Amino acid sequence: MLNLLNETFSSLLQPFSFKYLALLAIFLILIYKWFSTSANSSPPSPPKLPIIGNLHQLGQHLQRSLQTLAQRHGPLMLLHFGSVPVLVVSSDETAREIMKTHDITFANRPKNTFFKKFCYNFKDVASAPYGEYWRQMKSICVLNLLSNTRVRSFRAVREEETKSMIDNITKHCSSSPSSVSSAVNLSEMLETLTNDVICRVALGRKYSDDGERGRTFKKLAGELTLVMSRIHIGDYIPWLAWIARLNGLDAKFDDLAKRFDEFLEIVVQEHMDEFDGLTKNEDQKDLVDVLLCLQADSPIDRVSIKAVILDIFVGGTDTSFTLLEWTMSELLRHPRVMENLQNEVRGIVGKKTDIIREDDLVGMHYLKAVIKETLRLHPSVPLLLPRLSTQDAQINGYDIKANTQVIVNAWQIGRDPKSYNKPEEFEPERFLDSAIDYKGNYFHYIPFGAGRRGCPGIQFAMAVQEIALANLVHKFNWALPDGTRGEDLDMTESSGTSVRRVYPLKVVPIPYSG
Ligand code: HEM
Repeated sequence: MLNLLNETFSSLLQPFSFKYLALLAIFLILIYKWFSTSANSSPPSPPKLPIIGNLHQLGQHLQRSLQTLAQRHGPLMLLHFGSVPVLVVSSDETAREIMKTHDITFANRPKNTFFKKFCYNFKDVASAPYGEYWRQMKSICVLNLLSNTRVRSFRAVREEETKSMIDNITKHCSSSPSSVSSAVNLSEMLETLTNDVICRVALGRKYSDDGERGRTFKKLAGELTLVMSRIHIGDYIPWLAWIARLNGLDAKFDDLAKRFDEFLEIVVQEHMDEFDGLTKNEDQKDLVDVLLCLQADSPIDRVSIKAVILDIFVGGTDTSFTLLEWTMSELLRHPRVMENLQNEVRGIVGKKTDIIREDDLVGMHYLKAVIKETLRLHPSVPLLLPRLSTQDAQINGYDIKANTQVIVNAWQIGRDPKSYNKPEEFEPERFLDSAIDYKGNYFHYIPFGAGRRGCPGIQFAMAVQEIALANLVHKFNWALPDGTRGEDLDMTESSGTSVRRVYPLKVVPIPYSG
């Protein structure tokens, strides 16, 4: 009887339990899918440690560490620098998403201690939060200092300063006791050249030949470069900010920012004292003159003038001089390229004894390709400047939360084998007859960034590069000291926001007489 009941009950239940189980299974699968999708909606992340997050996985050369991690986790990866979420972008497609498709969402900059202390609480262009103040200040800089017309108007400054560098190298050669001249510190000369051009254009005078003040300025600039590469732990783990007080970094920041401010105060005051902006011809005005003139109907005040000067100085000098330094290094390592370049330049201008002027540069396509190729392999700012998302966004199906920092690894993108044949080789020919420009339209080549926050100084920078390089390779042949072969030249890179040679470039100039 019991058996009979059991059988009847099970036979009644069977179809129901099958349906029930099937429904339950579907329900569970849906729940699982829903949870797993929301768990997977963040980009892939390497495992992190408490407190420091992924900081232990990063080495001295951040761009290289990030490349290694991206090779494992993909072109969009979420790291944590301490408690700060950092989205790392490592392919041209993902860079396009950030800097074009979602440009407005990622147009902000994260706040860090360096910019806070040195740029008067983010009153400069590079670190100002995305908004009306940034927009106005950037367009003032672009229109009054960095536009094509303005850049052309500074051409005499570039030609004079290039001439002065070439004269110094020639003097060095003729003062050498033996017939073969000794090595010059080319790094130092290139740094002086870019500093002098920027100072004359922005501040109205150069400081390198100005005795005590020149020395003060040089010291300040050198210290600033060093300080910029230091990481303030409080930017990533706020409750450990006291370490910067203990190890002296805060004091160093404060002291240097104060000395820089004193220097900038004098510059602004001198301009105000001799201010005759109304009678000065437009072309004769330097950046400080222009900013002082514009004060009346703009957000500019004395503090923002100092912040912008610092920006132009920081943004324009190290980046430009390191590019020249890397270009000459690559040319020394690749005699074939050096020869092609010299043939082009010498072929166009002949035996001209005076310096090459900007008009002579037209038609020097190989020269332009050499500079482009150097920037591909040695972008002066390999990780661009970090961005910050202002709202939630979806990139490639991943959810990116508001207030996520974004780092674009332009260094890695420039050596992606998908975009470049033999990417590690220095081959300027790849840019001959190519439409690729610097404006950030081709996301596999973005040494100046792209979109709203892209670099406004491209024309300014290129004008200095081209004239300096053309003259260096026209007037001299170059060799490494003590018979060192080009391929043995040490190319060790520094760490920091802008990457330069660790060892200064010392080279022997041999005057070329044709
Ligand atoms: C070879 C030379 C240079 C390189 C490689 C370079 C590179 C860069 C890069 C990568 C950025 C960040 C772009 C982004 O976030 O998308 C930037 C921003 C900037 N650069 Fe340059 N730069 C150079 C020269 C200059 C010069 C000569 C100036 C001015 C005289 C300048 C002024 C600026 C400013 C003001 C910004 C901030 C723009 C903003 O946040 O809106 N740069 N630069």
